[in-house]
Amino acid sequence: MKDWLKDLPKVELHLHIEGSLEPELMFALAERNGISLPYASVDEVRAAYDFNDLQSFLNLYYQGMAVLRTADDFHDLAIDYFRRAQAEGVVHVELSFDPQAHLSRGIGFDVQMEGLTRAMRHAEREWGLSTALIMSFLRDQPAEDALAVLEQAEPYLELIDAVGLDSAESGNPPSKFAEVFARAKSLGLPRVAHAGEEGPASYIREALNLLDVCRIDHGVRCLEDSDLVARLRDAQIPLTVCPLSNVRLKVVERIQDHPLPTLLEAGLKITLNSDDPAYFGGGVLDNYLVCEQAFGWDRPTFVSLARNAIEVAFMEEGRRQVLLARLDEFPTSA
Ligand SMILES: Nc1ncnc2[nH]cnc12
Ligand SMILES: [Zn+2]
Repeated sequence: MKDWLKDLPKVELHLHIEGSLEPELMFALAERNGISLPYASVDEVRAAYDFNDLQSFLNLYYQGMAVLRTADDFHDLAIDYFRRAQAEGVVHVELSFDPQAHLSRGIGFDVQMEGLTRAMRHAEREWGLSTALIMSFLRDQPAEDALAVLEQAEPYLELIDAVGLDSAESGNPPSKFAEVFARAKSLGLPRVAHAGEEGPASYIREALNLLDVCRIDHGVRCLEDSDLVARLRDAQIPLTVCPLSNVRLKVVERIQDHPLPTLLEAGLKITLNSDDPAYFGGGVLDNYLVCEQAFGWDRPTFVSLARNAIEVAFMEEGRRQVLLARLDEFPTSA
């Protein structure tokens, strides 16, 4: 099954590129930029990745990304991830990035965009990996800051496929960003948002009603509101679920307790993703594998999850049809 899952053409819709920073690269970039790290070794970094909740992770996530300073750093970060992703059978990656987390450190928007888009072009050329870029706003920062970033992004809109909303969820409801997302919509940008990861089901409702999002990142807490589940099912709103992340951030205690089987039984449009693979113990393939081990899903179930992701990805229609055809031909008998 492992080889079969590896070969299955998989699409990643929920990936924070800063969360793909492996400790080895963190050390290499720290050295390149003359930055000293609060860790003596790669093993010490990994040992620190023991989280109680989303905030305890975010503290290390923002600390770790301080090694990213130049366009080459952003490029190398993304290339490092694309190389691993394509080797585990990922055929399309939608990477989100947090411009405010870099602007606040004095790293220009142009620097971030140059590095990331150069890596995206390289991935397409070198590995035939298609990519899309999601610019995320930090919900624990003022909405005015998000509006200012959106303004700064205007010369780059051709290169940005969607906007998102991430960082500390509790106490930062989607309603705070209604104006920002309305502006993004007026600029023709599709919208996604983290909701119902640590925050309540009502945040998912707000994201749909006030931000007009086409996908919900995480969304696992929708199960606390049966009317919302019915709405998500009827409209087939995709949820980008990240099982390993939910375990590591203690959204669920154990993978066996994860609501994924219930979400599937409810008829929701579910996709499997990695979120922050360097921090949560694995990429897309590992997330598929852990579900296979915990839930014993069969091959057609994994094919339908992979198909969901292709169907709702920000990709050219021609590319979508090619990938759907590949999936249709993919063998499902053992
Ligand atoms: N899982 C997550 N939730 C919210 N914000 C994030 N930023 C990076 N990873 C995140
Ligand atoms: Zn996320």
